[in-house]
Amino acid sequence: MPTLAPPLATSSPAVTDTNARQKKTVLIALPYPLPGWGFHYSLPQGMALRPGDIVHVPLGKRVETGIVWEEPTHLPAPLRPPAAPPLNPARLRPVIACLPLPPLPQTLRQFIDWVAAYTLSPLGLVLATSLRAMPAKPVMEKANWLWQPLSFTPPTPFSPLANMDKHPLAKTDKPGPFEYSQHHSAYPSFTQPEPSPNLQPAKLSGPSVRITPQRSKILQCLTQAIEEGKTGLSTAELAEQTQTNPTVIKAMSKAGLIKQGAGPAAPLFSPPDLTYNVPTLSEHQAKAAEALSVPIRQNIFCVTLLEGVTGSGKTEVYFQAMAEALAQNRQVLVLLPEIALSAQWISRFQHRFGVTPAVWHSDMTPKQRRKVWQGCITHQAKVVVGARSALFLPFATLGLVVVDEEHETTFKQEEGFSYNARDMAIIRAQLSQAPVILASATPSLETYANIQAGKYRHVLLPNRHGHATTPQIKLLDMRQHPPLRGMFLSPLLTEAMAETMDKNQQVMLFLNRRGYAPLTLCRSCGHRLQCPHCTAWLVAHHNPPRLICHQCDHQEPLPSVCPACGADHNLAPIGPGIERIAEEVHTLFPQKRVTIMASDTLTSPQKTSQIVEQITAGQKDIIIGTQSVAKGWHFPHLTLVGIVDADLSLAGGDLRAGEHTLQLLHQVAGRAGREQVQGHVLIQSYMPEHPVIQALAKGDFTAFLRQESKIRQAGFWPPYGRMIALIITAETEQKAELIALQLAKTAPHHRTDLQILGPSTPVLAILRDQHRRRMLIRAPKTIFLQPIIQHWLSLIPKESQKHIDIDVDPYSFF
Ligand SMILES: Nc1ncnc2c1ncn2[C@@H]1O[C@H](COP(=O)(O)OP(=O)(O)OP(=O)(O)O)[C@@H](O)[C@H]1O
Ligand SMILES: [Zn+2]
Repeated sequence: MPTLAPPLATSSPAVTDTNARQKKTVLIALPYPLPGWGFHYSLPQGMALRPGDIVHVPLGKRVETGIVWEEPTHLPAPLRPPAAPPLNPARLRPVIACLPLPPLPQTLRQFIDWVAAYTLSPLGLVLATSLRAMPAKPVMEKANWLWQPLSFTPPTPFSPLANMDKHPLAKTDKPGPFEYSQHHSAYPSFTQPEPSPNLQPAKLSGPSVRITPQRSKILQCLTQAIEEGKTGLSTAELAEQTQTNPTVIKAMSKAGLIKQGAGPAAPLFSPPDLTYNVPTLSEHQAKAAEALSVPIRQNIFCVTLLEGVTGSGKTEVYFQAMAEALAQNRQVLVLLPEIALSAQWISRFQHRFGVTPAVWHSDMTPKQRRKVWQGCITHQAKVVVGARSALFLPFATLGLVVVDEEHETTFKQEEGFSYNARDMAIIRAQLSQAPVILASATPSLETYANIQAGKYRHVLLPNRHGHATTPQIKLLDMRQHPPLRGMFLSPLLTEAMAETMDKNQQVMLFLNRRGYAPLTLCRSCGHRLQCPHCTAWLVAHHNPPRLICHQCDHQEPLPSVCPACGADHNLAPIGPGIERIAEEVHTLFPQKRVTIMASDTLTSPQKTSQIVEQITAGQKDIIIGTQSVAKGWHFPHLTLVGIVDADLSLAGGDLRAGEHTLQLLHQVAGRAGREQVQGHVLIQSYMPEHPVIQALAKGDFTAFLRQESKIRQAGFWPPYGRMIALIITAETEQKAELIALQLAKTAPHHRTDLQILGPSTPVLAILRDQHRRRMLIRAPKTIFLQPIIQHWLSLIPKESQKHIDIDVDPYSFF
């Protein structure tokens, strides 16, 4: 086994001289969740390695792919991992080979260090996210077949690696990567592809071949192209330049006068055309675009919030900033909060830049992923748009990062290692010396606080684009205008819906709850249908009919008999989900065309675009949706938005409940009246005096943030303090209790500058059959909690440590 090697406190190059018989050692990071900061290996004589090189090393009996790593001395001292025990060079095993791939860029390696250290995750776990899509062999687009004169021989062999970094070991090393590759089918050597049989030039058919003037023109044209340094001309090019018919060209090939050979392979991604469709920006927009472009031209890191009311043209404005980065020949990364949004975003990008960007999300084939990965490292992918994990792509020259809808909670990843992609995007950009644009109509308090502190710049778009105005918002006090019995829509809302649809305009109803009813209750015995694996009610769905646990996705048929008392047909649905709202709407407006937008119906980007196209084309009258309808959609005929239950997410003790409710509802409201016709929003609430509902009605988001920031500042809550949650999960309640007790006993209670809360039993006491307990540790902003947590966890048994998940900057408290 290789020696575990967490880093030493001092800086060291990738390859170190050790005194033992001058054996050289090298630090290698492996994509597995192992403890420590990489493994040491010895370097075979004659092999030279650079940091970032991709290598094969032995691990146990297997051969693994790893990366030549450096000690993370660039990290702030409190985040640096503890020192490693001294290593014994005699026990080290040698690196097997260096692979013929460009090295992993330093900015990415340093980013991986950062994420691992900040989130207290194993380095290899974070690295694995980065390497998952690394192609085992370079992905190639098919070469173009070009016409060439018979005499032509290509000057250099065709190599798909031509665009990649020149590898120092390609010629010198023994066994060199290319030689090595011959023994391993995964790394074939690359030479000129064999022409396919039907493209082979015919044999010269003797002196009888006629050279007509047309044929002579073609030969001249090809010779000239070769003299100009081209590899040949395509049929279309040749036909156009010589004004001849393609059949003449084919006949010449048959007669053996010209041949076809491989030209350069097409690029993996076509470069965006910066001048393809440049919009005329309004004065405000132009000013904003210029403010965003200055740091891009200067290549300096800084964060700018692009705040603009919904429909103000934030996307158009940051497209302009992207064009600036592309003009500097640097790459752009755009993070979107949800894949569902990518379809509309991509078509806007195409409209502006004439090509499709590289796309990155969980719904891609392995081949598509490999292509994007390689496009990033070879700088062929100029623009990547994607979900959080796009942060871990190996950009060669990152020049701009855009985080659209920066306030979205979906940027916070909670599975695997938990990180906030917005925050990590800032680190990523900083390491690449690239500016960041955070775009939002409702910025997060985190971003607001950074602007107040003078750390971020602020660019504002105060108006909607063109003649569109912001929607008129009206509160419906449900105590005064209650719905009919068994219904959920106030008569005032349904009247407004009818009026809107009479004018051939569309209505959107928003309720952030999937399914038909969140709870099913037995009227005879009071039994509530609960998930057998979680502390959660089973949600009734009617389409298709079944009970679903929204926590663990457990499903079972809808019963007609109470499982507790056996009473027949006495189960009652309690409360509405969107399917129940759809049912009500169908009763009220049987002729109208209704569509549901929720994760149950927007199952793929294709399905999403289909629904979005129908809405945009005016083929739907009423759109009913969960939070999936809130984000960034632009539906030209939509003029009325009804919020079915504004109070829904205000309940529950979540620290950010108010902020998030306001952001979400403001986004939903922002879908109304985005073109000529004035938009209207009706908000149903049983507590219209609540500060969040008031702020929403007044549209004064900043006033709310100011107030909220005062409250959080006073209590040192984020973003004015730091917080880490420890989540204990165990198969039995006793075990969860035991570990909670161990944590409570060893907690750093002596530190008066910390606040330690718990252990407590969360609302979700059982999740997927695992019993849960939580602890929360808080500190002022000046204290890094990571080393404290690390020390704390080292005091409890190793076996218990495995049952603890660390959530740095938690968003969820359930
Ligand atoms: N300068 C412009 N020229 C032409 N069309 C524009 C311009 N600015 C904005 N638009 C159009 O106005 C609409 C709204 O713009 P956009 O979607 O960029 O706004 P946004 O601020 O990103 O909105 P939201 O926050 O609601 O997502 C879009 O259809 C966009 O194409
Ligand atoms: Zn469940």
